[in-house]
Amino acid sequence: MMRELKVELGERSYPIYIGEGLLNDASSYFAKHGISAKSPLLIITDEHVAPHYLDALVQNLSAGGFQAASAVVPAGESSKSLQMLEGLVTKALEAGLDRKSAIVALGGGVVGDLAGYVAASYMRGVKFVQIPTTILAHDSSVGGKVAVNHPLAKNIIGAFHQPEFVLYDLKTLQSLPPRDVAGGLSEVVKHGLIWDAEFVAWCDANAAKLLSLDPEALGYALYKGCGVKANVVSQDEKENSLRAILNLGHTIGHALEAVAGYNELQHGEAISIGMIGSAKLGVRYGAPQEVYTVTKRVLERCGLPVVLPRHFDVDAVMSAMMHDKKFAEGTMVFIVPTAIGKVEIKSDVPVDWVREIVEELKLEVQR
Ligand SMILES: NC(=O)c1ccc[n+]([C@@H]2O[C@H](COP(=O)([O-])OP(=O)(O)OC[C@H]3O[C@@H](n4cnc5c(N)ncnc54)[C@H](O)[C@@H]3O)[C@@H](O)[C@H]2O)c1
Ligand SMILES: O=C(O)C(=O)C[C@@H](O)[C@H](O)[C@H](O)COP(=O)(O)O
Ligand SMILES: [Zn+2]
Repeated sequence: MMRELKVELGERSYPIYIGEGLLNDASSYFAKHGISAKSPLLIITDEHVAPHYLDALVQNLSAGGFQAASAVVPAGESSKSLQMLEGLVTKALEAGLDRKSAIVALGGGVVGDLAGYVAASYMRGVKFVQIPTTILAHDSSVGGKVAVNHPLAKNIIGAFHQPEFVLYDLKTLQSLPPRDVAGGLSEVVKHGLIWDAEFVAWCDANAAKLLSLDPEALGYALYKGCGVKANVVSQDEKENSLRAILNLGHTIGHALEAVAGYNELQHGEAISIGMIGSAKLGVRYGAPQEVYTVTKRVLERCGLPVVLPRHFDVDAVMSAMMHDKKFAEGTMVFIVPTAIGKVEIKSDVPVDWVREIVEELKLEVQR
């Protein structure tokens, strides 16, 4: 079954195609979306994804009349760096990419964010195609946030650059390692927690199926998650207001990733711990206790961490949080749940509350 969603952004609107085996037909999607066959493409992927899917994609595109060069980066968050960006621009120049060329991201969120930033900056912006291959990338491939990291702050060098289309072949998810399956479910659950209580209940009941990569459950969950994301982005592309809700759990989560040097906690894991922190904050602001208990239960069922490993230094986490992009005019801004499926954007969040919550996250019983 093929499902289709649309991100509605006027002349920058684009579809998200979700289905099994879509990569087998990649070149026809490229042709349908006006990607030039006269200018070379650059496929950016990573060392784990390339052995599974790169050759087949290059061959399919070549059979459809497209010339595609490729660049394979090391897997992992450390590839989201300015050094990697420079290397990829060199590759694009060597492969002869011009202003009509497109950059293609074949991979998870790391490849998507990195390739997207190459597309946004090469010759001041060329076309971009997202071919997500992780569960987490149902989030990162939609919405046009592209970036690389700075050692002090996550995603701090970036742009908004929307793709021409998103081609989500669910078959590619079958080769994901278990840790990345669980990691991706973090943002799936997030989309429920910010928007749709029924979907949270569904994730709670179907966590085991999702963890075992049941194709039907996955197809439904990713369609629902992409649907929430597309809806929010369509209303507020550049995060002037509503879009900030997609940042649930990220104020703490991004700080944890940076403090851990971008190599200990994966993004989804850090956001899971961050969402527990946000749930605790919600309860302090008066939300029912179930906001915390349900959030914790669903994330645990999805195989995600819900406590902060003991060696994290609270001062370092607090200082990394001050680089959060939502921090403005001297106040901390948090996305705070008021009920399951509902959040609000709170500014002036007391710093001592946040510190106490980070300390609590560390003290909880470690698995
Ligand atoms: N732009 C956005 O809106 C947005 C949204 C959410 C997350 N992100 C970013 O996404 C990144 C995390 O994404 P991620 O979790 O996909 O990480 P990732 O891209 O590092 O992928 C996770 C791991 O899975 C491997 N992999 C990918 N696809 C595979 C496949 N089909 N089979 C086997 N292995 C595969 C990768 O090589 C990597 O080792 C973070 O940098 C985060 O900041 C961005
Ligand atoms: O698309 C958004 O907006 C999000 O906040 C989605 C997040 O899951 C994602 O991690 C995003 O990259 C975070 O954005 P940032 O602006 O906080 O860096
Ligand atoms: Zn995220």
